[in-house]
Amino acid sequence: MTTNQLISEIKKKQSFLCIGLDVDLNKIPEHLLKEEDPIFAFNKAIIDATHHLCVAYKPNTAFYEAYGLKGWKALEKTINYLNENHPEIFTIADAKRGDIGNTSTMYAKAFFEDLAFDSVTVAPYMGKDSVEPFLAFENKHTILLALTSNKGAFDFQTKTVDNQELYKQVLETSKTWNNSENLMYVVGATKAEYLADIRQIIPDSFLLVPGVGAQGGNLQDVCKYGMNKSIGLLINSSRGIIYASKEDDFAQAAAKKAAELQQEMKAILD
Ligand SMILES: O=C(O)c1cc(=O)[nH]c(=O)n1[C@@H]1O[C@H](COP(=O)(O)O)[C@@H](O)[C@H]1O
Repeated sequence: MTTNQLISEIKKKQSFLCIGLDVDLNKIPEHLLKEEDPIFAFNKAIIDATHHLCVAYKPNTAFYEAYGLKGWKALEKTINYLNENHPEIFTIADAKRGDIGNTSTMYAKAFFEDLAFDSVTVAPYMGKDSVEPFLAFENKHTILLALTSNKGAFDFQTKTVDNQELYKQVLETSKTWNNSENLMYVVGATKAEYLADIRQIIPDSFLLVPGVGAQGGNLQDVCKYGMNKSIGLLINSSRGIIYASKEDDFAQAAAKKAAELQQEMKAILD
């Protein structure tokens, strides 16, 4: 999917919501555990109830890898279901990969070719040659961790190296890489006050912003400092939406939570 297609979908739906499909079998309604594939059954119900309210879905691969082969099959069924039924929706494999070049190429093939996701999250720690293999894929997007939502972000990312915070160096340097137009960046919603500085360095890039909902990030602040002329934001909520209820009405409850965020977004876009 191109960035322009994503922007037009945002405008059409009046939403820049990304729903995180972080499926934990301990948290899903008990009746689904009798299904042949409880993870996919849960995702399908959530997608069917929420697809008109969001522009992206983000399965975090950890929640699938944790269940071995069954989990990976559920991930494959989920991305196939999305691509077949909702090709206009942007898909993010939240896998936080990155390795020496030839290994990164295989990660990129796994998520862009085998599983046909539109994007994958990548860690910048190993530098240019670990990220460029992902950037080489046309119309696919590499979402680089810049300033993450967790406390540990302050361990390295905000430390000053050569008179500049490390996360700013990640932003500046990555702009010079081959095919950098395929880059997006992760900035945690819990770090909204940093977004004004971030926008000075990357005014046009899309940002994936997790941390609204369960982690306490604030949507209004994120938009105030982070929105650009093409909106430029994908705001993710996972637990706050998908686990709104553990009862039979779980999908409707998720849709209600998603609709609340979408309405807030619509008001901001108006
Ligand atoms: O890359 C991410 O998506 C990510 C980066 C970050 O800085 N913080 C963060 O929470 N995430 C992911 O975003 C999702 C947040 O989930 P909730 O806190 O349940 O909304 C999880 O899948 C996290 O792994």
